[in-house]
Amino acid sequence: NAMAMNNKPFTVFVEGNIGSGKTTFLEHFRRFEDITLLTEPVEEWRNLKGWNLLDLMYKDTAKWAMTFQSYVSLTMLDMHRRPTPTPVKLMERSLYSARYCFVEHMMRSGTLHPAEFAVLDEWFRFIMNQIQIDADLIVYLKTTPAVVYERIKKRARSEEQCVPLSYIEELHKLHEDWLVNRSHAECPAPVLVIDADLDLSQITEEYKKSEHQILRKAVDVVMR
Ligand SMILES: Cc1cc2cn([C@H]3C[C@H](O)[C@@H](CO)O3)c(=O)nc2[nH]1
Repeated sequence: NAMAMNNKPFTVFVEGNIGSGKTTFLEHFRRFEDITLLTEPVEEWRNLKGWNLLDLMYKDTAKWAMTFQSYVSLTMLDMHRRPTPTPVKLMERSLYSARYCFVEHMMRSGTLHPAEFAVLDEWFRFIMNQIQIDADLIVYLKTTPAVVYERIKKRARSEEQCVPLSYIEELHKLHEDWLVNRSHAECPAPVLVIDADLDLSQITEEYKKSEHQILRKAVDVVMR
């Protein structure tokens, strides 16, 4: 099949703020056997040899941001590099959102020391130069900070309960800069914006719209 020729799957990054419904969106595609789903390895961040790095990071961000973000980047790189047996690969977040949203925020807010930021940025640049990590499409689950803030409270993931609305607002602005204002030329993939403020009952229609776009584009790429 076409995969054998260029053995690079049609790669989609699913991006969005905390609580924007990325996992729910990915699960919507579980039924397609031609799509490999790679959800965010949060469980690895919650238990690395017994250490809950996510909890440590939220409890003392200045002390643990570097450790946490460098491990997140390692797990994301592992996902980017994972061989994909299907023509389409959907990934939850990416090394781009790691660098442009989370690491960027931690640098601007001073919870990452400039020297720590410089090291993380060198790793990011090295990886981008050495390894072709590109998306064919980015699906941006666009939300309003107040909406996802309520969802985070409802979801009640223990480590996130002390996340302030201001953090969510900052992350929102950084996602908008990257995916709407296109402030980073290094990641030129087209962006499909989904209104992810919609609640679960209405959002399936939105997902169906993206399903059509993803599968149609995927067919184009695979049949190329
Ligand atoms: C790429 C990337 C994902 C990611 C998630 N997180 C946090 C936000 C959520 O509380 C949790 C799961 O997404 O991890 C982070 O601090 N830094 C990150 N970087």
